[in-house]
Amino acid sequence: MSSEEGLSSAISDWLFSNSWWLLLPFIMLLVVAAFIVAFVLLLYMISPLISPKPLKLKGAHVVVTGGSSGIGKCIAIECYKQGAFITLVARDENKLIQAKKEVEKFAINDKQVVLCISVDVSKDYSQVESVIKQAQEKLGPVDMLVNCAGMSVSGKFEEVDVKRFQSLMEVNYLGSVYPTRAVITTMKERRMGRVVFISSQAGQLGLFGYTAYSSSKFALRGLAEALQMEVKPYNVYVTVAYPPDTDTPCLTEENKTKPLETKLISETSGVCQPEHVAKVVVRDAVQGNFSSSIGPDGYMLSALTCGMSPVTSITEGLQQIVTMGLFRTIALFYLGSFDSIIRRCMIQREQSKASDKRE
Ligand SMILES: NC(=O)C1=CN([C@@H]2O[C@H](COP(=O)(O)OP(=O)(O)OC[C@H]3O[C@@H](n4cnc5c(N)ncnc54)[C@H](OP(=O)(O)O)[C@@H]3O)[C@@H](O)[C@H]2O)C=CC1
Ligand SMILES: CCCCCCCCCCCCCCCC(=O)[C@@H](N)CO
Repeated sequence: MSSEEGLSSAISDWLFSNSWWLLLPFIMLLVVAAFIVAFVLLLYMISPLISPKPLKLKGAHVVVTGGSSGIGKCIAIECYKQGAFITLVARDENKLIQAKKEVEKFAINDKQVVLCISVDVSKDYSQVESVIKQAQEKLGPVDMLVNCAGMSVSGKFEEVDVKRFQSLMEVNYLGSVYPTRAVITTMKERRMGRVVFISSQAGQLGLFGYTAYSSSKFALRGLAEALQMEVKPYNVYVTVAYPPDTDTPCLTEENKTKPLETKLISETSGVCQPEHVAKVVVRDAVQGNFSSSIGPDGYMLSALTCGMSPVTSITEGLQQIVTMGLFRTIALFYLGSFDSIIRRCMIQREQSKASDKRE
């Protein structure tokens, strides 16, 4: 027997005669625990690096597209109440003038100004760029841009006019790209700024009746994530807001033709007041949070769909880690209930069709 063989048989004797390997699961558990502790410590260490400094709204120039109505108007008012200078952007001049008067009621000092610009944000980039330039000449560089101009179309996929898919993409997606493109260079140069995109809960989950709308709102998330990665080193922060149904002229109009299924599913997370949505969005944008959600369903949806989106606080990251599995479990129940809503609506429709035929 060579000395080599002796050594290996000694090792194998030791391995099999001792029951040290029974400890293996515990050792592995310890290693995993050590990793978790190290990871949490690391996150804590870098947390000051990832929490941006809040933006001061007093004296800041805030541009709100879609600022003449609904959520946009309330966002303008919320910023104005905190001392900002406002540029309202929308198409209809009369609505703009009316909104300007409403916003001005909330002045906190006599220097504040509300400027109105009539332009279609979705058509011609050079036009959008030139009006933003005009606004910057009058009120200074834009500190915060809120992309709120948008519209909704609902209906079953095959019933929505194909042209509507294009127009929704133009208004909701390109209408956010153009103003952002017009302000981002200056923001990067000044090493400060906030860009807000108003998506929707329907931009976090695809919903019956929203094939055209949901996709245009999902697009904003992709844009926001990519842009945030580019501009973070320049101290510019991007926020995507995901409001539920909100009591605005847009919702009233939408409800006239919305499929019953869409209505019933949307009711899950209730109807919000635009003033409340505005408060939450402005707070999150000022803090530089990437996601802005409203209500318990909004909170769960954002944690569940966080994917590879950036975190802006250690608590946000830890909450996502801890809640993900639980929220997915809850989501399965929601999905089950949506399926049953859709099935019930279908059966009801077929029954009423059959009874119509009989008559
Ligand atoms: N209400 C809701 O339930 C929810 C709404 N949202 C989103 O919030 C945003 C605002 O909605 P809401 O306040 O309800 O809608 P409103 O219809 O009340 O307001 C829309 C605003 O956008 C402007 N606008 C529309 N199209 C254009 C355009 N092409 N160029 C410039 N301005 C335009 C409108 O003015 P004008 O027509 O004069 O141009 C108006 O000021 C939308 O993006 C919507 O998708 C998200 C979740 C829920
Ligand atoms: C853990 C999982 C929780 C799941 C909760 C699911 C709740 C779904 C509600 C979807 C509501 C969509 C509202 C769209 C509003 C909108 O954008 C239009 N009104 C625009 O006009």
